[in-house]
Amino acid sequence: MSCQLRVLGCSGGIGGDNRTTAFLLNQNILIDAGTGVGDLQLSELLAIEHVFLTHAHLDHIACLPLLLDSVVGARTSPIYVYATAKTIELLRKHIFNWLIWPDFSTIPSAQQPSMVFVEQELGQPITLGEVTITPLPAVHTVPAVAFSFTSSQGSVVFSGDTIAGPDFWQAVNQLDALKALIIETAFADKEHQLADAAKHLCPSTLAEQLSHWRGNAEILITHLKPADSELTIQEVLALDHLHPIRRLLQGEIIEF
Ligand SMILES: Nc1ncnc2c1ncn2[C@@H]1O[C@@H]2COP(=O)(O)O[C@H]2[C@H]1O
Repeated sequence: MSCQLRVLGCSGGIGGDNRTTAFLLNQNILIDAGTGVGDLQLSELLAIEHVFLTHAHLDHIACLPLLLDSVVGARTSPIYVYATAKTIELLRKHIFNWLIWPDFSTIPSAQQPSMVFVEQELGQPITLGEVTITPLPAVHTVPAVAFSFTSSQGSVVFSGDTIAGPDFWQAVNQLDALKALIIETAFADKEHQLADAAKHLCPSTLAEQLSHWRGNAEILITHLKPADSELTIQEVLALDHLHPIRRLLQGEIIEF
């Protein structure tokens, strides 16, 4: 059986039609919880049973607290939130702390919570129905992971926010039947310094990083910051690359 990854949001910011990072995997699994989640119908929100997070930055988790509050009365089982121990610690300390938002891991009671955190270690696969989700190494300003999603038909990799690096490519190069590489390029080359400081890619560093990749799947560019998104994608498309490459589109569905 094939799996479907629906792009709810793939922008590095907001404004107009831009939505920040979120993907719906097979109707019941959310990958990151950026503002794209807010476009789902209530019935679609109610179907979400699992949430996998790349990292704790706001553009990737903004809708998680709102999702929990919107479905709490209508669900009879918890939503499972998978992340590394460090990311869970950040969320507990800075979001679900009864100050910014209630602690839904104890609501309505600690015995029957609306949210259950599940620690997932780097490289540890978790299989849910047809799909296996594995966190891969990423390098960002806060603890972060990338993900591979694998079905019987093949895999898709999502870089999350990262400057990539040798560990990331080693993991990606080991995957068989890679169908698509979704990789960020947040900034244009004129913001190279900011990209380095914020541990994001820009077109020239993307080109360097891609030289470590041994695969030939389609490359889908995500997380463009809105102010220079057109310039950034033009710079990416002008790279002398060996792979098919294009911008990831909000609303598209990737089958694998
Ligand atoms: N010095 C900085 N370090 C990290 N992030 C920065 C910095 N200056 C601005 N930012 C922005 O803060 C944003 C936080 O989310 P992002 O990592 O998507 O992208 C980051 C940048 O756009």
